[in-house]
Amino acid sequence: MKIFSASQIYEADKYTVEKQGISSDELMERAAVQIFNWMHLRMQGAPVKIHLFCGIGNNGGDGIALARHLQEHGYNFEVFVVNYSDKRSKDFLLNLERLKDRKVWPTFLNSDSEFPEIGKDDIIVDAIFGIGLNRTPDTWVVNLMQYLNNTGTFILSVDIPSGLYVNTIPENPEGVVEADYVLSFQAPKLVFFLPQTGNYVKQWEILDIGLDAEYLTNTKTDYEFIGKNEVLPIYIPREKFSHKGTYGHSLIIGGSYGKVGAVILASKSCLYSGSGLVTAYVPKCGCLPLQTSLPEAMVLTDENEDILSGISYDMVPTVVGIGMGMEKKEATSKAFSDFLNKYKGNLVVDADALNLLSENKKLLKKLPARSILTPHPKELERLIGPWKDDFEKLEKTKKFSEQYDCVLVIKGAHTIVVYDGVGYVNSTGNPGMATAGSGDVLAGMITGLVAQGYEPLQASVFGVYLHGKAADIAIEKCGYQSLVATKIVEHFGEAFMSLLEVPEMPQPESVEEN
Ligand SMILES: NC(=O)C1=CN([C@@H]2O[C@H](COP(=O)(O)OP(=O)(O)OC[C@H]3O[C@@H](n4cnc5c(N)ncnc54)[C@H](OP(=O)(O)O)[C@@H]3O)[C@@H](O)[C@H]2O)[C@H](O)CC1
Ligand SMILES: [K+]
Repeated sequence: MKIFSASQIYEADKYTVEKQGISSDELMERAAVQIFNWMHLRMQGAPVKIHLFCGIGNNGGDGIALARHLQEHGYNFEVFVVNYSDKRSKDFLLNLERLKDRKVWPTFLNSDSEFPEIGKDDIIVDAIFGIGLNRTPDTWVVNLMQYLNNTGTFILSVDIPSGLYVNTIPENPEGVVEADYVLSFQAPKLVFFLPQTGNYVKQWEILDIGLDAEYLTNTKTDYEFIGKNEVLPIYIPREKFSHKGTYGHSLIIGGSYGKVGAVILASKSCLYSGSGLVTAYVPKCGCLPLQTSLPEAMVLTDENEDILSGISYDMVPTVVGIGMGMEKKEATSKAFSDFLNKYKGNLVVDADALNLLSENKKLLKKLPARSILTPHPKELERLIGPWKDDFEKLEKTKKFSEQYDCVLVIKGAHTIVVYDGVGYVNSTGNPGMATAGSGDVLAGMITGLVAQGYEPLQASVFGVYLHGKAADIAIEKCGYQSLVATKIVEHFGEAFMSLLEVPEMPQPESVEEN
């Protein structure tokens, strides 16, 4: 699913209004009806008090139009206009008139107004600011937002939590509504997925307001949200007349005394994601544990007992995954540099190999084209330098990826794969994955997918999705705390199979648009 910028959404609006021959107010009406349907389906007429806080722009207009539908269906509600400016939008005013025609009189809140009483079990609809926010809200509006946040009442935000920008980070973290649920029109906003702003959005859902399909399809975006629909076309089914050679030979290079487990996890993950053959290259001390715990893998050993000191092998790998548990000893650093001088094939770089690249930036130029780098935030910072906020981090990552022609996997709650100027935001995964070895498993999985013929970008996007999906399936059985990396690998099979499941379609009740 594409993630549009604010200006693209405004353009889609304009295009839709022209092409469908409708007025902008009809688009607002679609938005309001969709929100009403969503609420009505869940509330079924329950007399819970609903407090609507509406700004004076089109986001506020959505809220005002929603109030009309709530009234028509006998809901218990009151409307507050957050009067932060005199520049009321045309469609806001139109809907305000329609509401007044029905004898509903909103309360206007200004800088000197007292805030209304709100019960814990009530519902707040937040339609104060939408995607049109373009400066820090006034102090009294920030105070109102804080007041709403502190009520502990369920907050339903229209389109975006008020106070969040679409393309930048809010200056004042207090001036943002903390939404329990966001109903976002047509497409999610990037800020829902970034570490600095994602916490304002507990849950979100997309409401289709029928923006022009041609515009949406043909417009190229800087970010995409990756769910099942996006990864299904990537999936390569197995062929009947195939053999293990068809699915590639992965070489996993890493390990040091006390950190052989990282290579075991990556190799196991690589096998479980479908690599035909896997060879692990480890210091001598790694041979026995690997052969014992993972009989499916072959093992090559370094001359050194405890660390990697020289990487030489007489096989031809389809792909190499390097760095897990490798440490950064001088001999290892030299071995890695020599390896990069010779190796020009598919490459996945993780953990200490990333740190070696950061310490010796000249090595970056030796990376084979379209290498995949899988840094966690600290490793990323060492590679690209510090950033002032999440947006700058993304821009710097894109630049780095272009400069060295590599795919960057920025690991996080919503891992983002960056390549060729586009960020692919993952939808799967959970906090249980913040556990030892989870990264080794991801690097192993991506390596295994490259071995099977997936292109580096596709392997990264697909691997990140499957890795998170496996963890999502696993926590259903073991909970967040007990999710260990091995459990993620053990659920790869179910993650692959979930791709082929057909979802049940919900049957929502709906009201007619008027
Ligand atoms: N296609 C869609 O998704 C549709 C979305 N709809 C809804 O429309 C809003 C966007 O509405 P818009 O009127 O553009 O913007 P807002 O409602 O967010 O803001 C209103 C105006 O407020 C001014 N502004 C901005 N920041 C501040 C501030 N800090 N303090 C005071 N005022 C501020 C700004 O105007 P200025 O001229 O003063 O700069 C805003 O324009 C979208 O989110 C959806 O909810 C449509 O209903 C249907 C189509
Ligand atoms: K809002």
